[in-house]
This record gives sequence, structure tokens and C-alpha cells, in this order.
Amino acid sequence: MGVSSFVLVGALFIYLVSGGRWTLVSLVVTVYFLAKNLEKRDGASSERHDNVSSGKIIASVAAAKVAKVAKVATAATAATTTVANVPNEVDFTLSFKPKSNLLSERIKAKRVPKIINAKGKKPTKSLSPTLKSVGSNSWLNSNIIIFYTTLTGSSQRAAEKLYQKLSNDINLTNKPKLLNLDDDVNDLDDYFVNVPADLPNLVYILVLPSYDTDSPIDYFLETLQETFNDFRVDKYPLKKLAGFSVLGVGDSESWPERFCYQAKLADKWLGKLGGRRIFPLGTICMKTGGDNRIEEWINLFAESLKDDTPITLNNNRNNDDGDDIEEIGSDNDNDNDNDNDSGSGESEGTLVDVEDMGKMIRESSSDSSEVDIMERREIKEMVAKDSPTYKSLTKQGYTVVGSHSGVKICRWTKSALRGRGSCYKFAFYGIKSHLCMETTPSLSCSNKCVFCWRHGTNPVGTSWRWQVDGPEVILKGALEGHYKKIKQMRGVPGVVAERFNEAFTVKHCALSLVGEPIFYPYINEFVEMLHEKHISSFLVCNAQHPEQLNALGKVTQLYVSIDASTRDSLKKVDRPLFKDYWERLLKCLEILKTTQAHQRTVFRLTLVKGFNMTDVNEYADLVARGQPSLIEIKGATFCGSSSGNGNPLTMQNIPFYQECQQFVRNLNQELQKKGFSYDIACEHAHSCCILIAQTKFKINNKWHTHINYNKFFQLLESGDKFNDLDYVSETPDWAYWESQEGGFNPEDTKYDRKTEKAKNKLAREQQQQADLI
Ligand SMILES: Cc1cc2nc3c(=O)[nH]c(=O)nc-3n(C[C@H](O)[C@H](O)[C@H](O)COP(=O)(O)O)c2cc1C
Ligand code: SF4
Repeated sequence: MGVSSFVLVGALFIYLVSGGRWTLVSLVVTVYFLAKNLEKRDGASSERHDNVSSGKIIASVAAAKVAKVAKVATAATAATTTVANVPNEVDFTLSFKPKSNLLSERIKAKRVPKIINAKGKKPTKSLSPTLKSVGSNSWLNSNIIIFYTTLTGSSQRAAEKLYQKLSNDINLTNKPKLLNLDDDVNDLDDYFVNVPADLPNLVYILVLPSYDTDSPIDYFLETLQETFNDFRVDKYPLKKLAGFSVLGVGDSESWPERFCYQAKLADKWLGKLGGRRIFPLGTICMKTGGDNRIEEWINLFAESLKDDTPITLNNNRNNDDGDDIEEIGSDNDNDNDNDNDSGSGESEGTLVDVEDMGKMIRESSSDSSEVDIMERREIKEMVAKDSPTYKSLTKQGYTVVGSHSGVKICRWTKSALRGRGSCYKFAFYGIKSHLCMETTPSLSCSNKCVFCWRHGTNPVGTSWRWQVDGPEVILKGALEGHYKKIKQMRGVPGVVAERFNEAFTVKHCALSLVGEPIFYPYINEFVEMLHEKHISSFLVCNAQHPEQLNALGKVTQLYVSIDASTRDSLKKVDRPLFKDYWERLLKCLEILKTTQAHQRTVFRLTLVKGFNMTDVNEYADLVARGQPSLIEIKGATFCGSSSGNGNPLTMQNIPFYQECQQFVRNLNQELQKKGFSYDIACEHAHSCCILIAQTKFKINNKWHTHINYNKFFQLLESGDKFNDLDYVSETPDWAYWESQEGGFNPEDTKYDRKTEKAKNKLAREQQQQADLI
């Protein structure tokens, strides 16, 4: 009989003999509860002892502990966090703070860490299973790559800070790397499908902002998701990493519901792809926490690298909400040979120091319901008015039309308005620049060409995933935007009144500018509307969308950009998003030769020194495949330094005109050697541009590369079939290759900015001299 039973019987006895006195009874009952409590503690201690000796810690006890610590930590978080309404924020300060008086630390200090292996033995060496599985003995031996993406610079600053910290303050064996996901990573697969094999113990750290408008982060996340769903590739490619961590920056005040949602999604997908999270997801509000909190996360992360004690792994792959914490006490010891490299700890031996890690794991694991809500996002606008892309494009002089189109007047339009000459398209095809509108119905592109003037801000994607504006809205908006910019030119000195008036009736539309026009789902309708207004269409596509190219209706001139002649160099120059970019290009060339053979087709080659100015033989082979009517070869233009805009080109990559001429001679020779009927027809030295044409355009020994636009519309409206030779017109002599004028219309005034500047300077100096006398 236990103490409590004895007391109970005693209480009953007293009640009976005392004639029902309650005072005495309550005294006895109090004694009874005290005794009961004593009994409970006895039992618990013996139960724990039993479990340890049998080599097991009951999972429910562990779970209860995790929950308890998480509760304590959550309370602490609530007290310290400045961000309200942010359900999934991780206050990492509670997780890795080395020396502090945090509650969780105090709890830890009082108790001996519970690191116990399956056999009930204390491990001889507390080596992290994460490290062990990748064959390393310290995080300091890791190869760390910091990836970031940014639109307004804060993530870049954070990534650079992290890079500095890891490079200077920590004794890493290997120097970390810092890579911009948009500009330094040509192919995401190189890192997120095929983990670089030459870098052992790889750790990825991602610094990501969040945008509820379209941004390159969408593409990154989609790629991770696609990889996960792609049955052709390993489902868990990131298990080869030693670990990963994500630092998110966002704004919890303005986007409380979506605070750092893309960092959370990245954290989730990296886990699902087999990555092991080695440090909690950081979510920093740039408004309320800013640089200080970024620094805090960085310091804690750096500290954690010095600490090789075990890390709790949760099964990211199967369970998004992170509840599936590895069972405590499974075999972690060095004598265990069951080390099966299984990704995020699915069956790895795992040591758990619950006090340290419980909260961290719970909070850093993406909350599935929240992430799911975020993933079921509405269709975004490609370029929303409040987006950084919008700001950047408008700053560069673009008028954003609707949500995905743009228009801009180019420098040649301005030049022509001032009677100073048109662009090469006037010399080659008779387009007067002041009558030409440059626009695109899709600011998004599926390439990231090194020479592109988009300054790294335009949206990218392989499929249309945005809201769609109607073609009439785009055309109306584009014309309005164009005319508005023309109107602004009226005060510019030298504008010729006659040309200014003419400019309000656009005659030609260059569908190029930036982005990929045939990406737009209603491109045919848009082109038809141009033609109805007797505006000719010059459509440039990047040879990455064979399906759309195949379905394209009649245009005045159809361009395909051929930026390199081999698979490898195309990848280097165009940095395509499609994995099968080369096959797509070849398919497009086939389409030019077959379905689209009725069009007046042009290959456009943009020459970049050091990238694509060799391999003329291979270029000639591509010409044979596509059999274009014309080949336009143009030297790349320099559009700013590499530092700010992700454009890797320097002035060294911009070829001199003589170099372009030499390339064209070589290509022409190669074409003729192979028996193809091409010859060099025109040049526009000022634009560093040269035209090779099929010799069928040389009629009666005169080049006919110009276009008879009236004839084109007549033919189009007749409904009859027609081809490239049916609407030609004679090329003026001054546009001929090696002509004295070099493609410059003698009727225009040649304006040499340098000479003019020197002349003005001289005039000013002479005036000053005269004033002195
Ligand atoms: C148009 C726009 C949309 C944004 N959407 C979100 C959002 O959904 N969630 C969030 O946490 N922050 C959002 N932000 C805030 C940015 O993530 C924050 O300013 C961040 O510091 C930007 O990082 P970056 O400078 O590296 O581009 C948004 C900011 C802008 C301008
Ligand atoms: S295809 Fe054109 S718009 Fe697209 S990235 Fe290349 S140059 Fe820029």
C-alpha cells in the first residue's frame, strides 16, 4: 500500500470517528495531495532512467520538449520582435546567440545537453551528421557560395556584407564566392541541378528579396519547382550540398501578408530538393529592422560555422511544415556504417540538442499553409506601375504601355528630326527614322544577352505567365507614348519643322526594342492592326520560340537574331533560359526555310569581341539551314559598365568597324566557297552595320534591298500570296558596300559630335580672346 492510500483510509476513519468534522478531513486531504505529488516525481525519474538504459528516448517526450522550448522561445520572440502580424518570422537571435542571457540559454545552462545515441552511449565525438555525411570535419572547410538577386540593391548590400564577413573574419579554408543569380549564373541548372562537383562541402546561402509584382525571383522559384517536378532529373539534387540557408529581405509593414514570402518559398524548395538547412531562414524587414538585423543574422551565421556540434535535421523533402523532426537518439556514432547520403536527413543518424534547436527548426521550416497560400498567387502584371522594373524602364526613357509593352524613341529618330541622318535601316531598306516607332508588346524575354541594353531589369521567363493586354490597347498606348515623346522634341534646336510634322504619322514599326515580341499571345492581331494603318512591321525574334514563329502571320520583314554559331558560344552570349536553346534555334531556322519561306527574312548578327566573332564556317552552316533573304551584321554597342547593370561587357568587347568589315568579308567568302548565292550589298559605317543579301536582290546589276512599302500593302490587301522579291525597290548608290558615303545619305547633315564640340570650344576661346583685347 502506498503512502497516499494509507492517508486516504486514515482520512475516512477520522471522518467517521469525529462525527463528520470537515476541518480534520480537509487537513488530511491536503496531506494526501502532497504525498501524491511526491509519488509522481518518483515515477517519472524511474521511467526516464528506464528509457535511457534501453537505448531509447521516447519520441513523444522529445516532441513535448521541442514544443515546450518552442513555446518559451516564441514568447521571447514576441517580446523582442518589432514586426507585428508576421506569423512565420524567425527570430534567429534566439537560436545561435553565442553568449547571452536568453531564456533558452539559461535553460540550457542548467541542464546537461542531451546527446545520446541509439545504444545509450555518449558519443565519442560530437560530429555533426550533416558534416559527416559529406565527409567533412568542420564547417570551416566548406566551400560557400552566396547567391543573391536584387532590384533595388538591398539584397546585394546584404550579400556583400555577408561575403566580407566570411572572407575577413572567419578562418574559412576556402574563399567564399558571391554570385548574382541573374547575371553571374548563366544556367541555374549548373548549381541547382548539377551541384558543382569540384567544390567539396558546398554550402549555398541565398539572399533574396520578395516582390509581389513580377521579378526575376519568380523565375528562380519556378525553376526550383520545375526541377523538383522534372522526372528526368534527380529529384533531390541538392542532397549533394553540405547545407544551405536563406536570408530574406522584405517589408513587413507594407506587405504583412506576404512578408518575405519568396525567401520562404526558396527555403522550402531548397529543402524539397534535398538540401539540408544548416541555419534558420532569416526574414528581415528593411523598414523596421534593416541593416542592423542583417548584420545580426550574418554574425550569428558566421559564429555558427565555428560550431561543429550536431544540427537537427528535419525532413524537408516530405513535410513542408517541419514537424517531422528526426527522431532523437538514432544512431549518430562513428561506428555506424548506415550513412546513406540521403539528403535532408531522411534516414541519417541525428543528434538533437533540443534546447538549442527545437524552436529554430520549427520556425525556420516553412509553414505549409502559409506557403501554399502564397503559391496560389494571382496572375501578376508583368511590369506593375509600382515595380522597380517600371521605375528603371521609365528612367531609361521607355514609356511602359499597359502592363507588358513598351515604346521609346531612339536616338536616330531624334537625329532624323534634326536633319542629321537616319539609322542604317534607311540605307538598307528606305526607312526614314523620324517615321519609325520602336516598340514591343512584350518587355519580357527568354534570354539574358550580354549585349542587351535592358540593364538587367526586364522580366524574364520561358512562358507567358502574366496578365494580357489587348492588341488595340497596346497599339493606342504605343502611338500615344511615341507621339508624346516626339512632341517634347519641338524645343530642341535644329528640329526641322517639316520632319517634325511628318513624324506624327508613323509609317514603320520596329518590333524589337527590348524583350521578345512573339512572346505576346496576340502578336498576329497586333501586326494586323499595324498593317491596317499602313505601318510596316519589322519584327525581331530571338529564335527561342519555334511554336510562335511557326504560327506568325505576314510581316514586312522578319528577323531572327543569331548571336552565335555554336551551342557553347550561344550559351555564353545569349545566356538563354531554355535548356534546349540550341535545338530551339535550329528549329526556328528550319521554320524560316519552310513555313515562313514566303517572308522577307533576315539573320541579325550582333558582333561581340571575345564572344562570337570567330567560327565563320559554322555561321555559314546556319545560313544554309535558314536561307535568309538578308544577313545584317552589326557591331555591339556599349551600354554601360558591368558593375551596375549586370552587363559583363567592357569597351574591349566592342569591335571596331574595321573588325566588323573583316568579319563580314570572311563570312561572305565562306558562303561563296560553299556555293551559296550571297554577296555584300550595303553598309552604314556610322552604325557599324553591314548587309549581306541573296544575289537575287541584285536585279540588272543593281541592288534592290529597299522596300516598296505601298506595294507591300497592296499585295497584302489583295489577299494573294507573295514573297520577298515582290515588293523590292532599288537601293541608292550611297548605301552600297564600300561606297564613298559609307551609307550616309548625302542629303543629311553629317554631325560629328566631337568635331562640333571642338569647334564650339574654339569659338568660345576666340570670343574670350576678343573680349580681352
Ligand atoms: C513593388 C514592390 C513589391 C514588394 N513586394 C513585397 C512583398 O510581397 N513582400 C515583402 O516582404 N516585401 C515586398 N517588397 C519590399 C522589398 O522586398 C524590399 O524593399 C526589399 O528590400 C527589396 O530588396 P532589393 O533592394 O534587394 O530588391 C516590395 C517592394 C516593392 C517595390
Ligand atoms: S533577345 Fe533582344 S531583348 Fe532579349 S535579351 Fe537579347 S537583346 Fe535583349
